[in-house]
Amino acid sequence: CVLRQRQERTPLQRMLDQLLGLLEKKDPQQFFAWPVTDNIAPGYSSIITQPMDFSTMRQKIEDNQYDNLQEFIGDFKLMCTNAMKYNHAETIYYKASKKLLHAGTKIMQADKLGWVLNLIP
Ligand SMILES: CC(=O)c1cc(-c2ccccn2)c2ncccn12
Repeated sequence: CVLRQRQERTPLQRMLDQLLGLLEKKDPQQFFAWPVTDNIAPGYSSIITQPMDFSTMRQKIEDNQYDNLQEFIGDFKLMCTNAMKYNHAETIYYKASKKLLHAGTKIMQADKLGWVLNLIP
């Protein structure tokens, strides 16, 4: 087998890794940890055309698929808005996604990102 050369992680990857960890802590029930399946959410794949979850975001970081912070934030917002689209407002998933979106946006506000941006040499 071809030994996978351990890829050097870029400063952006290390920063996004840190951010992802902070965002995941805001989802203690792990509602957003894995892709939503049609089994647990009937008709999900026909209603949500661009699914997103934390495990997919982590894979995209590993595969260096984010060119900048804005693309990462875009996937985070997509994940939250998907949940607000599929789930009715009185469900725990809708409420959790709204709370997560607010908490995540606060963490990623530019002014608050000083410490994270300092990680980039
Ligand atoms: C995020 C989301 O929309 C979601 C996560 C879940 C979920 C996530 C983990 C364990 C159980 N359910 C879910 N279940 C039914 C309908 C929607 N969802």
